[in-house]
Formats: sequence, structure tokens, C-alpha cells
Amino acid sequence: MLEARNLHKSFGELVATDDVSLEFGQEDGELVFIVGPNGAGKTTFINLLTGFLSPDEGSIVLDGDDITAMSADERVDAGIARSFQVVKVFEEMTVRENLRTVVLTERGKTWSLFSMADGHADVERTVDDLLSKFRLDDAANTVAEELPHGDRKLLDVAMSFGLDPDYLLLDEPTSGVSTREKEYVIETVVEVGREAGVTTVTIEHDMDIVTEYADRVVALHQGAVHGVGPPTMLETDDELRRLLLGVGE
Ligand SMILES: Nc1ncnc2c1ncn2[C@@H]1O[C@H](COP(=O)(O)OP(=O)(O)OP(=O)(O)O)[C@@H](O)[C@H]1O
Repeated sequence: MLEARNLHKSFGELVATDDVSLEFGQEDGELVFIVGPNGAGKTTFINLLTGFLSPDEGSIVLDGDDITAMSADERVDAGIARSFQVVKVFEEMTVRENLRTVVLTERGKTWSLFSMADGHADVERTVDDLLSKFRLDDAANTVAEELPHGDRKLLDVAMSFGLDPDYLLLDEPTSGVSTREKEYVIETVVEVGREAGVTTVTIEHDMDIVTEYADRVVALHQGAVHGVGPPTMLETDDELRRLLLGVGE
């Protein structure tokens, strides 16, 4: 289980994370969506969980161990991977080459266990598996910068997934993706996460997507937890609806 305990983070006078305590991973393959108006502290919270920011107060606990002081890289090794709002892929490499770099990184730890030939075949099998899971087979030899936006997003998530995480934190995987592609991108991500039993925590602004796919919704407002509940909360919580529509922000 991944826990945030009383996290606080300020930037100067601005409180971006205000006493946030949340738990993830009680159930394998749970799909948690984080919602909230612009500036609510969603990305900051993901940055704190993944080690890209340090909290001013509070702690992050993984399976009972305090990991607050762990670096982002160490957290990846511990099973916490992320994607970014702006895709970070190697633009001039093909999709296959991008995925291979991740699998090699992940395998790096155990590389000596394989002979070179076995190791190579194993890496390629894993890359093929990622290509197929993320429906990128047809784009395997396409250079990343030439991919349609939806496939770029899928490649980005596939690269995080290739790190073999227990927890996958996704910062707006559908941002900038056309309405037509959105459903396809999120459906693919959801399916892969569920099948692998990976807990995914996804920031999402499209409430139709959240309603359709979330097992649990976390709503943030002004850095604090406004509420945690089933997606029906988006219908029943009038205050939340008002916040998400941006009234009074
Ligand atoms: N590095 C930083 N330095 C100063 N202020 C920051 C920094 N990062 C975030 N903030 C501020 O903290 C607040 C929370 O930002 P954050 O990006 O976490 O919100 P968000 O909910 O992800 O917003 P959005 O939906 O617009 O992406 C905002 O007011 C933002 O301007």
C-alpha cells in the first residue's frame, strides 16, 4: 500500500498541498482518478508521491516503510512509476527503440542473470508484449516525433509501464488528445492497468472519462482533499460540481 500521511507543500506563501492523507493500493488494479480545478494541487501531489518534490511536512509510506527521503529513481525501483503531462519520449527514436531503452533500464538490475543472447531475446519479447498491450504494433517502427498525439501518449504511458511498477501515476494522459482519440487512449491504459493488477492514479479533467472508468475519485481543492468516493460523487456533490465548473475560482 502507498500512503500519503499529512503531506504539506508550500511555494512561498502559496499552499499547494494542505495536510493531504490518502491511501492507494488496497485493491490490486484499482483505478483512482484525481480531479479538481486548475491549481488545486493535483500535479504537486503526484510530484510528492514520486519524489520529484519533497514535502515540507508529512511522510510517504510504501508497504509500511517510510520512503519520504527516497529519490525519484529509487522510488521507480521500489515500484512507483509516473508519466508527465507533457510527453517525455525520445523523439528521434522509433517506438520500439523507445520501449527497448526502458526495458533495458528495468532489466539492468538483473542483466547478469542472463546470457547475452537469452537476455536480448527476453528484452525483445517484453518490448513486443508492451507494443501489443498498448496497441502500438503498427507504429513499432515509426519515429516518435511522427506519431499521432494519442499514440505518443500511449507510448509515454507504455514507457512508464515498462518499468514494471506496482503503482502507476499518470498526469493527464488524455491532455491535448483529440476527443476522437481520448476514449481509445484511456481505454487502453485502463485495460492494461487492470489486467496487470497495477494500481493507477490518474489526473483527469474530462469528467465523462472519470465517471466511466474510476473505481474511486479523489477530489482536491486549494491543496486539500475535498472528498474521496465513488464516481457518483461527481453527480451528488454540488459543491464539487461547482468547483469543477470553475465557478468562483
Ligand atoms: N514549482 C512551483 N513553484 C511555485 N508555484 C508552484 C510550483 N508548482 C506548482 N505551483 C503552484 O501550486 C499550485 C498547485 O499547482 P499544481 O500544478 O499542483 O495544480 P494542478 O491541480 O495540477 O493544476 P492544473 O490542473 O492546472 O494542472 C498552483 O497555484 C501552482 O501555480
